Amino acid sequence: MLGRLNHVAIAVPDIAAATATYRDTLGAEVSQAVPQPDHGVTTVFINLPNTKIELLEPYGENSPIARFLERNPDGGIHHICYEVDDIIAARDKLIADGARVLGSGEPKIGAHGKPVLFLHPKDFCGTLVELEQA
Ligand SMILES: CC[C@H](C(=O)O)C(=O)SCCNC(=O)CCNC(=O)[C@H](O)C(C)(C)COP(=O)(O)OP(=O)(O)OC[C@H]1O[C@@H](n2cnc3c(N)ncnc32)[C@H](O)[C@@H]1OP(=O)(O)O
Ligand SMILES: [Co+2]
Repeated sequence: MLGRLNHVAIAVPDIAAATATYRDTLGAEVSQAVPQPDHGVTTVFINLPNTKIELLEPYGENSPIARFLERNPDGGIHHICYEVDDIIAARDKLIADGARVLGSGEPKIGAHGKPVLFLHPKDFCGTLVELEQA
């Protein structure tokens, strides 16, 4: 089922400061900040030779990462995103196996314009997993 590691996401309280740290201190190539109203976050992507880092800051009310940042005020690793060849087939197998798919269970379009789903962290070693259609 699992393909490439598409990105590792880090939730941060201040995405401009985090972007400057990656750009200026770590010399990384960083994208513009892009508000994602449908997901309640603003994203910045850091391109690496073998994958990406996704910086996330809460956007608007009821951001799904707000409580995570209350628990981790300096920020922290928030989720990992794997690519899958067929996100619907993957979802249906996971549900059949008893895993919890978050939200409505229907994929939403993510930051890369591809369908994405999220799996409950309690079912995957305490780690929030995102699946993205390859
Ligand atoms: C633009 C899209 C972009 C992309 O890549 O394309 C994105 O990645 S969007 C990213 C933001 N969106 C999401 O994260 C959607 C899925 N997430 C959620 O629905 C919530 O974050 C949820 C339900 C996983 C957790 O929400 P919340 O923290 O408010 O719930 P609880 O406080 O009830 O927590 C329940 C339980 O889970 C533990 N938890 C929460 N977040 C994480 C996490 N990131 N990693 C590991 N564990 C997590 C939390 O500590 C609670 O555990 P407990 O033992 O019960 O205290
Ligand atoms: Co993500």
